[in-house]
Amino acid sequence: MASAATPIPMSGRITPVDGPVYRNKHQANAKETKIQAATKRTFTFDRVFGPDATQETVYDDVVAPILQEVLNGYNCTIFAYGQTGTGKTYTMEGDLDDLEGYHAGIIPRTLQRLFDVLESDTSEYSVRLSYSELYNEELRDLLSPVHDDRKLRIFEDASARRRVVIEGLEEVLVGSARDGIHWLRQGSNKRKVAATKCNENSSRSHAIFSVTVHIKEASSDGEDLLKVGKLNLVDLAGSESIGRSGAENKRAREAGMINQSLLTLGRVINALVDKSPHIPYRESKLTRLLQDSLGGRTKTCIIATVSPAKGSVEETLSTLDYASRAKNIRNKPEVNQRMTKAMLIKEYEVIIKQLKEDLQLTRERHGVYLAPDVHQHQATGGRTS
Ligand SMILES: Nc1ncnc2c1ncn2[C@@H]1O[C@H](COP(=O)(O)OP(=O)(O)OP(=O)(O)O)[C@@H](O)[C@H]1O
Repeated sequence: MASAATPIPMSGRITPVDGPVYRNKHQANAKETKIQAATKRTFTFDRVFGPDATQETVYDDVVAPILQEVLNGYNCTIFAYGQTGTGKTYTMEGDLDDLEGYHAGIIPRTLQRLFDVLESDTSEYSVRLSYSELYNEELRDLLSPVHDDRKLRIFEDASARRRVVIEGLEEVLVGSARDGIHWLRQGSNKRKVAATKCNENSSRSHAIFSVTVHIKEASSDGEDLLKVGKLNLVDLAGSESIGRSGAENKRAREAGMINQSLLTLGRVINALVDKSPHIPYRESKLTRLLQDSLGGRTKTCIIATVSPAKGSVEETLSTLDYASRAKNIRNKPEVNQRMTKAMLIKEYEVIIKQLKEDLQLTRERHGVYLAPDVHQHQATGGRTS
């Protein structure tokens, strides 16, 4: 069922910092919907979280309603956007050691709440996770059981909706929030190792953590139906190399630091807001992957993170400008069609066939050795952890 065009809810979060800050200016107002920047420009958001706002408050106000929509069968996306060091990863992940602790971020809280809800219900369900990283326009699987740096290919499926699919992306089946955190940690470690190898840091890469939930429902004619909802949690790269207008910073480009995906994201936002006839989704992998989240059928919300530090004023204004524009995007959320078991099996058959063909091709071309368990996993299209 299609719903009316709805704006993208936008929240601002001000990170606590040490040192000189704009004490009474660059901060949330009493109603907590405005940020007044040092230049006296005021930016209005759906919600603003000041430096003292807790992870729990951010979860309750922004994420809990979105998780409910996932359970209702919608695809939803939450982006964290902002300059390096302003708390994107803190907001998304936070402390992973204590799932219900003070510093636990969106992902651990979401997993915890999701399993609490699913377990208190009598329906059958399954939860699958995927975790990928986009760096320098190359997409890597952070949960792949194969120890290589395989680049993943993105393509559009043959269905009428032309959904964007990542070929061979690992989806692990998880049975609890702790299990989910285990995989998140594993993926995040892989991300860090790769970043060190490239002499880079995580601020240059985008991380996409996705949770897909299938819940069994009985229909009136007795056939089992599956309700499907998906939540994408996106920790974007640091935005400092992108200028206020969304134009790239020349020095950053010369230093090879420019982030094509972030730049295109800005152009896509501008084109959507200006209702341009052409939206340049295809110009970067990030915008291809998240096409449906921007101007599409997904329920999306954005958290823009900023610093109140005096030295960051340019970047802060840039983030606030960017976020104010994105607030004008209209999505048309649509609930996912319920699937029959037969439809789901057919979908998996297609995936297994594709994986077997890939494996065969790889063997013929390179004669790659795969450990028996990995071989078995791939040959059966094993989707379990
Ligand atoms: N609201 C907050 N409360 C406490 N600590 C915070 C908060 N926001 C950020 N921090 C801390 O500030 C530091 C930088 O935050 P974080 O790594 O999340 O930034 P980031 O925006 O993800 O940076 P990058 O783009 O480089 O990945 C971390 O040590 C984090 O724990």
